Amino acid sequence: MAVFHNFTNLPDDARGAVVAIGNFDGVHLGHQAVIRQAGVIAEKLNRPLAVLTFEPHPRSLFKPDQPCFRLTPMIAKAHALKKVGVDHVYIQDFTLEFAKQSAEAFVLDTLVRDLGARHLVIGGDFCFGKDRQGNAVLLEAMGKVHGFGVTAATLVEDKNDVVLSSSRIREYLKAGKPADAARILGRYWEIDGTVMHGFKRGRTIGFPTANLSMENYLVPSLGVYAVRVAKAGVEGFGLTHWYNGVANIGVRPTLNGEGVNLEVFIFDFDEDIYDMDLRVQIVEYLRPEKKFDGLTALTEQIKIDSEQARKLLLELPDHPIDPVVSTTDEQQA
Ligand SMILES: Cc1cc2nc3c(=O)[nH]c(=O)nc-3n(C[C@H](O)[C@H](O)[C@H](O)COP(=O)(O)O)c2cc1C
Ligand SMILES: Nc1ncnc2c1ncn2[C@@H]1O[C@H](COP(=O)(O)OP(=O)(O)O)[C@@H](O)[C@H]1O
Repeated sequence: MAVFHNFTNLPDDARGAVVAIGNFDGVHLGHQAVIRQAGVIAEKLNRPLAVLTFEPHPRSLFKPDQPCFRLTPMIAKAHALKKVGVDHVYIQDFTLEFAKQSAEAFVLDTLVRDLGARHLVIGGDFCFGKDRQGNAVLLEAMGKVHGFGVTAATLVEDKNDVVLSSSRIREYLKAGKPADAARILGRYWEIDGTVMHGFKRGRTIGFPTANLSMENYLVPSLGVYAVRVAKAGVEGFGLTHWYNGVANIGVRPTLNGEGVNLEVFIFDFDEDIYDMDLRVQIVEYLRPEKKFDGLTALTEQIKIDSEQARKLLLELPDHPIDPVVSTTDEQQA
């Protein structure tokens, strides 16, 4: 899969794709359905399958003061898109200048001139351009003139007719319901990060914890989670061994910590993993973060947390996620 940040001079084989357009934060089952639909068209037309996405996320440009809400920072999003079979990812730098372009200018300059898009696929409610004037109707009219096709994909709903959305996943994670979030994502929510040095107190209480920054992620309900952990290898995270563990996501009030970190104790594991890249899957929520009366009380509680997480993870079935929609339910293009 190739990633393009600048597409004014794209090589010929990266042009003329079937392009799914959207923010796709989380690459959840609804996004995957839209992209798969684009994939079916790409196959029919014998063209590459591409995704056009915007960075930073438009919401963070328009509301810079709000806390991070991302489910997948760009690299994690690219990993997930690759898994869905995307050939090219076009990342449009989302600046104020770009945002104030008219919808027509975006179609002409970016989609037609730069990408030479053959066919566009958008979620049915997708709007774009200054004052959100661009939509499927405008694209269809312009496509007739400029020679591209347009498909407005139907939004995927769960069994209760509720549309799958990144916001719903965020709400579940903020409410301490990672299993419900996973059922919309189609996988556990994952935090990727590089192991940082902390204050080296974990090892003194028998629970060394690998510390990851949460700065590029939505902050979920602060507390303790049963997790699975993989080390990045040459194949990315694809073929690595998954370890079970227990993690605290929080500010460590007992030790007057600052800033939200994820700190994971990996079971039956004793390696120096500083500076390594880890992926942590958030499996289940165990309890809220608390301020304890000192390290002894904290240590006693971590023992209990560890036992609870071990038991829960050992009992986890092989295919623990029962997705809210079946991936074969998708409508055909
Ligand atoms: C399972 C688990 C649960 C934890 N729960 C809390 C907690 O509720 N409150 C708290 O202040 N620290 C808690 N911690 C401690 C911190 O997350 C961190 O591990 C500790 O401050 C060690 O810091 P260090 O990495 O800087 O040495 C927990 C740690 C683990 C592994
Ligand atoms: N079972 C384990 N789980 C997590 N980290 C471990 C484990 N065993 C060894 N380590 C190592 O110990 C480090 C954490 O020790 P800790 O005393 O908590 O220091 P720090 O405050 O720097 O995180 C990890 O970054 C990792 O390199």
